[in-house]
Amino acid sequence: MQLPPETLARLATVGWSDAITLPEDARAEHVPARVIIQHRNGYVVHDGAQEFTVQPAARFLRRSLDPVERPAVGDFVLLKPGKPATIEIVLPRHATLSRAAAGERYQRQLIATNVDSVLVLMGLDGDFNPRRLERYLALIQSSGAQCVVVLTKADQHEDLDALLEDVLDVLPPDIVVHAVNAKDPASVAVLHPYLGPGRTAVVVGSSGVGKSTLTNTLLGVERQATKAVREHDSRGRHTTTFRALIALPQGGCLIDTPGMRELKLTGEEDLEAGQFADIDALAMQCRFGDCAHQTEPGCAVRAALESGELDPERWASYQKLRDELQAQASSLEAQLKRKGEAKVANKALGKRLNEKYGQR
Ligand SMILES: Nc1nc2c(ncn2[C@@H]2O[C@H](COP(=O)(O)OP(=O)(O)OP(=O)(O)O)[C@@H](O)[C@H]2O)c(=O)[nH]1
Ligand SMILES: [Zn+2]
Repeated sequence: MQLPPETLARLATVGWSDAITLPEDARAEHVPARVIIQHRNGYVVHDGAQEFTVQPAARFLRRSLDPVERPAVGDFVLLKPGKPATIEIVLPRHATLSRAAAGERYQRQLIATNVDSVLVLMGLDGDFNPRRLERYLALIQSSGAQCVVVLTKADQHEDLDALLEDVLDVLPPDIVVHAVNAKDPASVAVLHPYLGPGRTAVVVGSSGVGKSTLTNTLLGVERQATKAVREHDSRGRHTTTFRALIALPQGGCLIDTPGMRELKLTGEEDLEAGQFADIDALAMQCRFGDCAHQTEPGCAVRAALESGELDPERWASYQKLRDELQAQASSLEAQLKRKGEAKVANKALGKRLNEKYGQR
């Protein structure tokens, strides 16, 4: 079975490409679409013209089924029409981003599928952290997606060439690195090759690194349009409004989900999700997303220590464990440190906070 050209053109705006093949059991009545949101008991798909809610076929709900075989964000699926329509077939994936599920050590959790490139954003400011970069790389390298390192805030860095050279030195040779000013359309044009028709990219990186700014510059719209709403979700940390799939003027699309943005590997995140979830919950209430719980104003951890809500011994053992994990520093970080790049990583927190919150 073949899809009509107009259907293919429509689907290209949600990332459909030649890499997607229809299985033999595809029928003419099937409606092809892409999964853009996964809910607890349903999915939202986009067919290139509109988005709508669908349900998975019963076989996807069987408990014996490996969760990896269930439809996931990014999947191209064939729907059986109905009210609501039903996902009958998940088309073969050409890339699979997954991570260890929090708490359950040996479970894999799908983050997204059929992603062509992962733009890993890291700021050339206080955000610069080679260790985090290495963890992102580890996660992406087994996925089938291309990893593209995007160093943002290049306009704010004086010694760019030296820094770039050192970054390139420690990265595997197949990793592309671009330094950009996320606010400048001419500067981010170097990323267009990853964003053409039929291509899907995701943008990951820590809060404040410039994900929204880059997205808006690519879209050619004012920051206002997506940033007007400062959403305080329960974690009180994220300022980005939820949009799952963004069709870009370059022809391709961005998948942008909270789960994607928070792409995390193992390490202290697991620690926080598990036995120290209470401490993590406290830290989420700190005024600043990257609070070090030392002298920052509005620190919920220190407040809890002072009020007795948090046991100082528990806090101490958490810190000890966290430090141990951090001590397993990657060779990448060690190498960069030797080159004196630690200076960049340790740049005054104050500067970062100013950049992030000063103008708001
Ligand atoms: N000078 C300069 N500023 C930038 C650049 N990229 C981002 N910024 C600024 O950094 C701040 C944070 O950028 P955002 O785009 O909101 O960061 P984000 O990654 O979307 O943050 P979250 O929504 O919290 O995840 C804003 O004030 C931007 O204007 C850059 O390349 N150069
Ligand atoms: Zn704090």
